[in-house]
Amino acid sequence: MSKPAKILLTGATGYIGSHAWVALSQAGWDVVGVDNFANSHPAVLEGLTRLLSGPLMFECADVGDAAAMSALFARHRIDAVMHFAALKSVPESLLRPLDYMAVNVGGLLTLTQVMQAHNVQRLVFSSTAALYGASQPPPLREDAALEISHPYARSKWMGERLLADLLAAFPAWRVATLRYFNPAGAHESGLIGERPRGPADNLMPCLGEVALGLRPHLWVYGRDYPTPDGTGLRDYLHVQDIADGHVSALEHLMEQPDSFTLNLGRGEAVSVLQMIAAYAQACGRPIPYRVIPRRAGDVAASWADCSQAAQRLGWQAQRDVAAMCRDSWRWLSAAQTSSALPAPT
Ligand SMILES: NC(=O)c1ccc[n+]([C@@H]2O[C@H](COP(=O)([O-])OP(=O)(O)OC[C@H]3O[C@@H](n4cnc5c(N)ncnc54)[C@H](O)[C@@H]3O)[C@@H](O)[C@H]2O)c1
Ligand SMILES: O=c1ccn([C@@H]2O[C@H](COP(=O)(O)OP(=O)(O)O[C@H]3O[C@H](CO)[C@H](O)[C@H](O)[C@H]3O)[C@@H](O)[C@H]2O)c(=O)[nH]1
Repeated sequence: MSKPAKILLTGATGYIGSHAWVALSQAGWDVVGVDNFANSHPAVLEGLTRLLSGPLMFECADVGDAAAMSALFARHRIDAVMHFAALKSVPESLLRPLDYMAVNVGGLLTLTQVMQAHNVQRLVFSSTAALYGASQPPPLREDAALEISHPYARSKWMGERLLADLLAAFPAWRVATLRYFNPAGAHESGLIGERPRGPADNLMPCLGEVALGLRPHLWVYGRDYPTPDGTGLRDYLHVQDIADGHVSALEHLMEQPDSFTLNLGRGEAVSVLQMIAAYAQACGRPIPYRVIPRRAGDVAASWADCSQAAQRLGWQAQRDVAAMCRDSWRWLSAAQTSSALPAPT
């Protein structure tokens, strides 16, 4: 396969984008990263430089800034785009719905308009398993009915619809939409990982903060679900596996006249109590927890049917929950002692 000169990676210093940058580079692609640091830190570039041992092509810009994006496309010969830049917090989206629409839908609209103007028609888009509701039993296939219950999910659903309309009008475009289940872990090197600007609300970063002594205990949101131990079941997926899935999707798009929507997950249901035990094992410390009532909007169980990604892309997750906890802990304990990054909230 003749590889394209350059991939534009938006949200490149974010949690998943930074891991995709490494996976793309290691697979032989040239990467131009763009981010406005709305939810990441310039220090991520230091970790990436060490990992990739060379200068990075990076531009600080807002994906919704059409002039800046157009100038970027004019400066670089971009062949395809991986679009991670977005706002991603469900509770925050309830408080800032207009911002979520502006960044997640408006940013995608601007990006695709600029791509069209520069004749770039290959796109990998980050969607989410948060589009699937609670009414269907897992494992969830891509054709499961969607239940949009908050502005974050709505913004991703609108992104998917925008891309479907674009594909209908311009059949030369090729779009891979990837719906991830629960990203977890960090790069095995310990040099990059998750470090958002706001307070952590997902399970694994909260576990890490308890292990670091930054929280006295983990709040377990409900132990009365109809699940084996009463806590919520999720499909946790190592962030490096997600990154590898993106590389596979991109390679497929460049080779085949194909557009698709695929789940990225492991297909394994893991409970909150099982995650607590796995994290305690990884960090060698007890993880105290207290059970409180269910968190509004949580479903009892969500895990993927991953057979389509395996068939279409030949992709399958390689890393288990123990590896996710080990790598999360390696990253957090190293970052905690490093002055390069601000302390977690
Ligand atoms: N982490 C998850 O749980 C999860 C699950 C499913 C889907 N996703 C999706 O995956 C993508 C990446 O998520 P993540 O976990 O890496 O999030 P993240 O917040 O760590 O990364 C997103 C990056 O985009 C940047 N960004 C935000 N607005 C921007 C703008 N207007 N212009 C330029 N850059 C901007 C942020 O600074 C950040 O670095 C997002 O689209 C998210 O919705 C995430
Ligand atoms: O402090 C915590 C945090 C989480 N949980 C529980 O841990 C499980 C996982 O919760 P997360 O917040 O880590 O993840 P969610 O499944 O709620 O949602 C995440 O994964 C979804 C994909 O399925 C979407 O992408 C969404 O945006 C993203 O936050 C849930 O049962 C939740 O109740 C706790 O008990 N205590």
